Amino acid sequence: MAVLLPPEPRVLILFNPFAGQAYNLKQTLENAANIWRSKGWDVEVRPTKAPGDAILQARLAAEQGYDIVVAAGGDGTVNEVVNGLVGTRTALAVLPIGTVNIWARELGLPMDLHRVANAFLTAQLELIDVGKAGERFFLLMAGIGFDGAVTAQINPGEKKRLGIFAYVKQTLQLAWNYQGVRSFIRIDGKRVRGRILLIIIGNSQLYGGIVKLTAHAIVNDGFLDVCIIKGHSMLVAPLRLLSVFTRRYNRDPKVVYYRAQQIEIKGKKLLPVQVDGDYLGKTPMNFQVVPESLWVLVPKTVDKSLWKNE
Ligand SMILES: Nc1ncnc2c1ncn2[C@@H]1O[C@H](COP(=O)(O)OP(=O)(O)OP(=O)(O)O)[C@@H](O)[C@H]1O
Repeated sequence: MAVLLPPEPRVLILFNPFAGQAYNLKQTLENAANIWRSKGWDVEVRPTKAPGDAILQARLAAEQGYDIVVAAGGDGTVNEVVNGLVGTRTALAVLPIGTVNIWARELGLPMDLHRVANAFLTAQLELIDVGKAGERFFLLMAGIGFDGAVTAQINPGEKKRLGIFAYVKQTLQLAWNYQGVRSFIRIDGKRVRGRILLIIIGNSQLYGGIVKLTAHAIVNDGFLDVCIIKGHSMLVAPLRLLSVFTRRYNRDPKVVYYRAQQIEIKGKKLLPVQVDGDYLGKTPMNFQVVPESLWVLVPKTVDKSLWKNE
């Protein structure tokens, strides 16, 4: 159920100076903050000092009673802020200055910071689920297998230079030799068999900022959506992806789709795992939904298919 913002909220903007577009957009970010200040919002801008710092700063802000913490960065910064805010009353917002900015796109926000700041002036607060991979919370998705391998090998310098094309390049390089792996998977207690190329566990719908791999995901339904692509070789993945894009989940025997609360993945071969676009580690790992655990600021124009009807 949507809740109105307090009239003059106390806001902390955590600015990641190493996010993809931070250098170019620093002044624009200040201008966006001024739009909020001009409406009486109490806004403070603070840079992050190192990877992981946004988790600590967001947690402290929640303890100090801030109404909103804004992740001014990409999805890595959003993920850190989420990890500081889960289970608190403080809400997450975003000013997209990263490379891909999936959460901002998922909310239907423009990529122009002035327009984002204006959209948030009339936004509402919503309570949503998050996912948990091992001990790490995630907002968007966890990717296991091929997807995790691509993320593990992304070079930060190359990501800065090439943007999203760094992922395209790495995907093409790895796809030639990547083989599906027999793994032990339990989804809400049910065993799933076969050779696994890729598993996406989605709390939300968008993948990579452009496609929907977990197209039926709802952010406040108490479940995670799981899309599994099976097979021997990534070279046939385009066929599988065609099934995903045309939503022929479960009609293509190599593309299976579940809605679940608990997912367990283990096996002889360890699979790389990414969460919200950043490499996390390797299986064995358990994944679970943490229902209604994060307040988020949501513009009025958001895609209604992300929410369950109340
Ligand atoms: N002060 C800092 N110094 C170095 N790295 C930092 C600092 N603050 C944050 N980081 C790290 O920068 C990394 C990249 O940030 P982020 O994901 O926000 O931007 P991006 O990679 O450009 O965007 P996207 O994830 O949308 O592609 C994160 O993993 C984060 O931990």
